[in-house]
Amino acid sequence: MTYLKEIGEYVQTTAEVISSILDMQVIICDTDLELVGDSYPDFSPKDSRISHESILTEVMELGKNVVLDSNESHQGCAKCANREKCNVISIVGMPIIYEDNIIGSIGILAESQNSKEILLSKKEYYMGFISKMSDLLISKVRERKKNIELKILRKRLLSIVDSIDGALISSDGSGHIIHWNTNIKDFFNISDLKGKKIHLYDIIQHPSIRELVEKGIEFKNKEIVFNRDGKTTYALISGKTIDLDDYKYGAVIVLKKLTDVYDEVNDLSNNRITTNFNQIVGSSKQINIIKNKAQMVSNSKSTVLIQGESGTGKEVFARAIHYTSKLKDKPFIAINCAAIPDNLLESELFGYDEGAFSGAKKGGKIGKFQLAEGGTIFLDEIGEMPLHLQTKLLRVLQERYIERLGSNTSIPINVRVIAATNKKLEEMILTKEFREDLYYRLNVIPIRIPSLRERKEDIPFLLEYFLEINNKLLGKSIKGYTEDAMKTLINYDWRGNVRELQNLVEYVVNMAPSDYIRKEDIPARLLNNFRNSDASGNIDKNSEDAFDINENYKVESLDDIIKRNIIKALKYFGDDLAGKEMASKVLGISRATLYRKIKEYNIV
Ligand SMILES: Nc1ncnc2c1ncn2[C@@H]1O[C@H](COP(=O)(O)OP(=O)(O)OP(=O)(O)O)[C@@H](O)[C@H]1O
Repeated sequence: MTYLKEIGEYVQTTAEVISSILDMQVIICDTDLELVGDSYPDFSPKDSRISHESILTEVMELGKNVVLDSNESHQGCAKCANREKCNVISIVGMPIIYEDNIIGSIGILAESQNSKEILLSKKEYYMGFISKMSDLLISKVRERKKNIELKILRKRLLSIVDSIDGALISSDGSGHIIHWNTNIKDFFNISDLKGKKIHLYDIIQHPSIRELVEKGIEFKNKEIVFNRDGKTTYALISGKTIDLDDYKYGAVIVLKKLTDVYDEVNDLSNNRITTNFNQIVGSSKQINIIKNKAQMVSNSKSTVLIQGESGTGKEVFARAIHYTSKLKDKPFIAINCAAIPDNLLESELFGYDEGAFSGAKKGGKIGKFQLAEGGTIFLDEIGEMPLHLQTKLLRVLQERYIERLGSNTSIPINVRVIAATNKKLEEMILTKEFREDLYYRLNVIPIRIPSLRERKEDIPFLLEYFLEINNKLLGKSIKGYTEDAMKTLINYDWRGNVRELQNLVEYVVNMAPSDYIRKEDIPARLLNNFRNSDASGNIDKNSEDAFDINENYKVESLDDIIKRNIIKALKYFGDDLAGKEMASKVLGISRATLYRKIKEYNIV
């Protein structure tokens, strides 16, 4: 479609107007050589084309005015097939130029000697006049192009508006709703808005809306509650003004369901390490029994308490339970109760409102329970939870409501709880370190993961499994373990369980020089059974390389002894995460206590 054809009717009228003013015939053709406008009375644009040799074609080719003062002298006329029927004896032709492009040409035709004389004698005047008419055509083309651009822009905006995740409403400057996207059906009945003059205040009751409409104060992510058909929806709401040259033309409101926000956070965070039971390596009777049990309860909403030594795979089991359950597309949120200082744990779990305490973030913070909405919260190292929080957690589990710090609004929660600990909670109940009622509330489905020492037949499988992973990860192609190496590793006591084994394999794959991992590739501390214990756990007091727990102490203060031993353990195992983990094991204290002591004694 050429520019002139797009405004075809206007071109035809222009041709007729020029003709009636000048009292000459006028034709206007486009770059397809089609006549788009023609002042001849029986003009029909469908079957009219000008020839390639015509004057108006020449006008377009040259891009300048052409005057034909005699049809005798013109080559095109001589060749023209229409020559016999044509009465035109003189033409003044002008190109139509739009943004440096020739888009057509206008011709004034004289068919009698008299007209020819008038045309030629006044050709400057005629050209000036046609030039003005040509400008009109161009402005029409421009206008039409702008309209099309506006239409495309509008379409584009509508598609963007419809493709955003949240619900969007826009209003005019006085706050009356003029547009919305389909997502608003999550909050309002669309039929309530259609064809009616509705104000933002009528459907969103939040003080920020008034401030936005009346004062132009924008806001972001304020919490709001909607109640519709007996259902409560929690949402985040943001508002922006639409202004131009200091004048407010309206506002845009975006609403997002809190549950969608949580899902997004969950998707974006690294939490979606999906795990299934096939990824839990081991075929011992003990591991099979608990795998079956965990699989059976995965779809139940009941609380699970996973107990087992550190590194046995409690978190792996918790993930497998979640990701094989109906909740698998919902969040799995893990929180390590030992890794967060006591004073922050409550706000991490339940969130806080703006101004809840000094240092609280503007706008408050959502807690892990709310982030886990619809899914699973994994409370790792629950044995480290301070008593006052145990009381709060018990209430939350019983009432299924949370209250944020600094707020007295109850927020309902629908979250499955899986707790884990390497502590003997039953003993902690006796020493009053763990609430008995909370223990029973958590221990609805108990799962105890046996240590690696109790399922030695799993060790070869785990060794092979981690070898394969590390070969890939480190670009190695180690084929396996020599018999000697395998025997040593099976007989080792693996106090750090699967985690320790995993780290050991990574180490030996890095260091092994040959195709097979040999006994001599295994670190000396392991060969000497560095914990001075044999496979049955007996202490070897003569071991040279052993961690010294049998030293003859001079009289030292208790603090000094503790500090010295922590430094010694960290030196021995390293002060990275795995080292600290091992150090805490050997020292017989929890990781959290170790961290606390490191801080207390200023050990760097
Ligand atoms: N049966 C298993 N198969 C494969 N990998 C395992 C298995 N058990 C544990 N792991 C791996 O061992 C490491 C430790 O597991 P996990 O963190 O689940 O232990 P945990 O008992 O929760 O430890 P902690 O008490 O220290 O929190 C992880 O990298 C995990 O992937």
